Amino acid sequence: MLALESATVRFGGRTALDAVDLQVAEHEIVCVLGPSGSGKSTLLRVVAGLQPMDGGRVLLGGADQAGVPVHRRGLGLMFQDHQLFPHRDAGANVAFGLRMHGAGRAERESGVAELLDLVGLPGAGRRAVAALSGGEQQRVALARALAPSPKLLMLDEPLGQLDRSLRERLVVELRTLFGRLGTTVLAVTHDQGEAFALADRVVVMREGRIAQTGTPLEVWQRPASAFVARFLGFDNVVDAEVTGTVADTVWGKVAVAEGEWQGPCELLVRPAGVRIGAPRDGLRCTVEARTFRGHHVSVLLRPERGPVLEAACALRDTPQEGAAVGVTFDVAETVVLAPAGEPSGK
Ligand SMILES: Nc1ncnc2c1ncn2[C@@H]1O[C@H](COP(=O)(O)OP(=O)(O)OP(=O)(O)O)[C@@H](O)[C@H]1O
Repeated sequence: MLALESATVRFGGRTALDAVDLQVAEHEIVCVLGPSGSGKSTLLRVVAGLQPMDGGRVLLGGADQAGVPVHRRGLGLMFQDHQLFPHRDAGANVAFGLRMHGAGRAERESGVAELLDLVGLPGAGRRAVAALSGGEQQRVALARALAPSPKLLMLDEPLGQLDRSLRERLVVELRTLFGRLGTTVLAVTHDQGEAFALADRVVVMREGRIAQTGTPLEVWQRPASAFVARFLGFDNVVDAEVTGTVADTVWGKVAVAEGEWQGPCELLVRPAGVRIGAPRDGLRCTVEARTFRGHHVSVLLRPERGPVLEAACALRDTPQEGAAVGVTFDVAETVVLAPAGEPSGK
């Protein structure tokens, strides 16, 4: 459906997109994630035709889009800088999306009602945009973007302004809706929870390049680098030297799975794999802090040597602050992070 080939954009001396290759298949939902300034919005703008490229190609359905203006690309856009018309009602905003598609008046009226139903706002056509809640406005914006039955729907921080509980609910609704309609989606977000809940595939960007791409589960289970691991919020990363199934680290020897990358690298131990036991068992640590996280308690441990460690504990197993404990590591939760540019062992 969509292919970017070596897409490159420079702003002065800065390379915002550095020869990016990306494909989105029909009916696929792809979420682009990354820290601020990593090039996410630039990528979306290039596909939309809002940002000229310094090199590379954008193909939609196999057709090169060079010289094709934004309104002729058959895209649905829900961008932060394409907000709703505040002085028109919800229906008129959605009708705008249909008019862009060349629909006649009668077709527009039935289309508006249908689209508002679809996004969970039945009968809201006459409501003033200014009188709608943030979540309702997002739904109207979505209905407007879906109105022309776009080949590809592009979303920029679709739920960015909303509070967490509403976002969590809407993201599930969106995924269901896109699945039902068979919509192909390219979305950009800096919220990994949102991306992981919405996407069939996530693309993690770093400084204008793709750092990793895979299903949410693949990326979560096997971050490709320390950058991706840290971006996902995993901070238990340490230098290591792997020989066979043992990683030598400042925390001691840590078991790793067979077939991992060998030699100097970094090692991630997910908090769920940090086992807390009696002080004489394993690496000696002191409990520095405990944070209640709902389903578990996050325990911050200061080891006798090396960087701090986070452990995820069940409520009833949580040690007291200041307690001396011993730590061992669960091989199922360790991930060898091969050096940049090297394929990981697995
Ligand atoms: N119009 C512009 N002129 C100059 N530099 C720009 C312009 N647009 C983006 N940049 C630069 O290009 C880089 C990538 O920007 P981009 O907006 O694509 O990042 P982003 O990942 O979307 O960030 P954010 O999450 O903060 O929106 C940044 O270094 C940014 O400063």
